[in-house]
This record gives sequence, structure tokens and C-alpha cells, in this order.
Amino acid sequence: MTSTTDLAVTVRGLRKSYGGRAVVDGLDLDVPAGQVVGLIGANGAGKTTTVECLQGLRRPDAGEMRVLGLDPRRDAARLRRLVGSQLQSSALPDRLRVREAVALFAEAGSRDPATGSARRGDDLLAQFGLAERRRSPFAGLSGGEQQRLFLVLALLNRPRLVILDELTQGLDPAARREVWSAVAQLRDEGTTVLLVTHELAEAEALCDHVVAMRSGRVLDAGSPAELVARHAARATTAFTLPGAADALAAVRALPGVRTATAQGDLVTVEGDRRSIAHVGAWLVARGPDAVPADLRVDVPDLESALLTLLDAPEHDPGPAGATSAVGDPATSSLIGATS
Ligand SMILES: Nc1ncnc2c1ncn2[C@@H]1O[C@H](COP(=O)(O)OP(=O)(O)OP(=O)(O)O)[C@@H](O)[C@H]1O
Repeated sequence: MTSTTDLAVTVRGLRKSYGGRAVVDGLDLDVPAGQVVGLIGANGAGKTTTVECLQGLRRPDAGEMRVLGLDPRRDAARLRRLVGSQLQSSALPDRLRVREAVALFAEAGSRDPATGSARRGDDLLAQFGLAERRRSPFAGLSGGEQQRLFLVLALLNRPRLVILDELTQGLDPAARREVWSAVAQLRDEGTTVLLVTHELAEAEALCDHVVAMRSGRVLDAGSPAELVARHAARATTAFTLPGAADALAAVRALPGVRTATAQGDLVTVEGDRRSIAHVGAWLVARGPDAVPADLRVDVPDLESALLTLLDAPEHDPGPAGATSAVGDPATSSLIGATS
């Protein structure tokens, strides 16, 4: 179990209302040091409000927060030096050159005292593939380059925690992959990252843990694989098999298979993930001529898990607290107590 000293962020009972409407409603959250934790959920779930409270940008109505051991309400200025936050595109003037942005954001401590150059900045620009763009104005960068520059600026002063909100929104697939690999690099270097994202493939690729939110509350939390196993365990296998109807009884008897149906020669099998391997092995065992050329497998992913979670009826968490919907006690260390 994670001890509190291993936690970069702890939140208990966070509440924030706008005009009498609770948008964060008794949220508990732990972010273990050195991990990438993702906040996912529906629009308006309160994800951005939560991370803004953690950065001292918004004042919650109630609750306890600790970010790197500090209270964002009282220590916002100290935290700004320890937390790297992603800027919004509008934060940089179009004409500001990359090297000027780096110089502007570098604290004295990140400069090399011998040469006076922002060596850390140069290293990061090289690391994130922007060394050749040092003279480019911000507006001349591609979307992916702009986001990578935000990462460089967020990392410039060696933050212990990086908070990223919709980092890859609006990027094309190639640029998104570039930014993902930059975040994966951070994770490999042991930086703690709190990531707000709508991109569930992104959460699946990058996050050690994800916290699914709706209406300001935690619905469930765990590793992406745990959430998939709990909420989207079904896999579908489909293939063409001559004489399909006669084979259905054998397919239904395979381990992990829940249902098997045939439409003409097209067989559709539903089951848990094990069923995929068993169906494949059964087909191969029938001989090389029986192996279908059109085998298609739909494996459940985090998106299916989140859709199931968001589809579940809302219920009042009652006095037990907002995280009472959490399913598996094994993952509750990430969510914390519900008192
Ligand atoms: N300053 C504000 N005044 C009034 N309502 C606000 C304010 N800021 C946010 N809200 C509302 O609070 C709710 C939660 O917003 P928030 O941005 O935290 O959610 P989110 O989960 O990040 O949403 P999204 O995924 O759409 O970005 C939304 O309904 C939003 O309209």
C-alpha cells in the first residue's frame, strides 16, 4: 500500500460549486510519486476545476489538499516553482521566438552559471526535437511543436510534478504520437504527471492509473487494465466457417465463451479475453484448411470501460461519501478513504 510520503498529491473531500451547483462534489484522489495518473470522464465532470484547485488557481469551498506536501491555498507561490503546468496556446505571443520563451520562463537556477546560457532549456529543446526551431516564432510552430514547447517550458525548472490538461487536443495523429512519446519519456525519468484527457487511447498508453469522474465524483479508479477488466471485459471474435451452425455447440463449450451465434457461415463469439485464444486454438486444431482468412477480434478497451461506467445510473453517494461507487477494494489505495 502507498504511504502518504510516496504521494505527490492527496485530496480528500474536495468541493467546489458555481452558483450553487456542485461541480466537484467530495472528491478523493491520490497521485503516487513517480506515476502518471490520468483524470478521465464526461465533459463537465470537474476535471479541470480539480487540477486548477491543485495549482492554487481556484479556491475550493471545502476539502483537504496536499501537493508535494504543501497546501495550494496557502503556498501557491512556492508550488508554482515546484509544479510544471501546461500553458494555454494564448499564453505566448505569436512573435515570441522559441529561445526567447525558454529564456523568459527559465529561473536563474536553471542557467549555467559559467556561460550564462540556459543550458537546461537547450537540453530540453534537443530532447523534445525542437533544437532546430530555436529561432522560430511561436506562431510558426506546428501544433505538435507548440505542445512540445509547452512541455519544455513546464519542465524547465525541474518540477517534481507536471500537470497537463488536454495536452494533445486538436493535434493530428502523428503530432499526438510525438507528444505521447515526450510524456512517456517523463514517466521513464520518474517525473510525476497528472494528466487530464479525453483521449482514452492516450490514457491507456501513458497512465499507470486512471481516475474516472462524473459530476464531480470518482466513479472508479485503477490501472487502465483493471478498469477494462471490471467494466468492459467482453471480447468479440467473428469469422467465416462453412457449416457454421453445426460447429456452434463446440464453440460454446470453449473456455471463456459466453455466446456463439451464426448468420449463414458467419460465426460471432462473445466472451472474456481468454475466449480469443481458445477460439483461435480451436480453429487451428481443425486443420490448415479450416483456418479462416477473415478472423476479426474486437478487444475491449478503456473507452468501452468508461462508456459502461458513464452509462451506469447516477445515485446519491449518501453519507458514505462520493467514492462509494468504487468497485474493487484492491484499487482503493488510489482513491482513498471515504469518510
Ligand atoms: N468559472 C466558472 N463559472 C461557472 N461554471 C463553471 C466555471 N468553470 C467551470 N464551470 C462549470 O463547471 C463544470 C465543470 O467544469 P470543468 O471544466 O472542471 O469540467 P471538465 O471535466 O474539465 O470538463 P471538460 O472535459 O469539458 O473540459 C462545467 O459544467 C463548467 O461549465
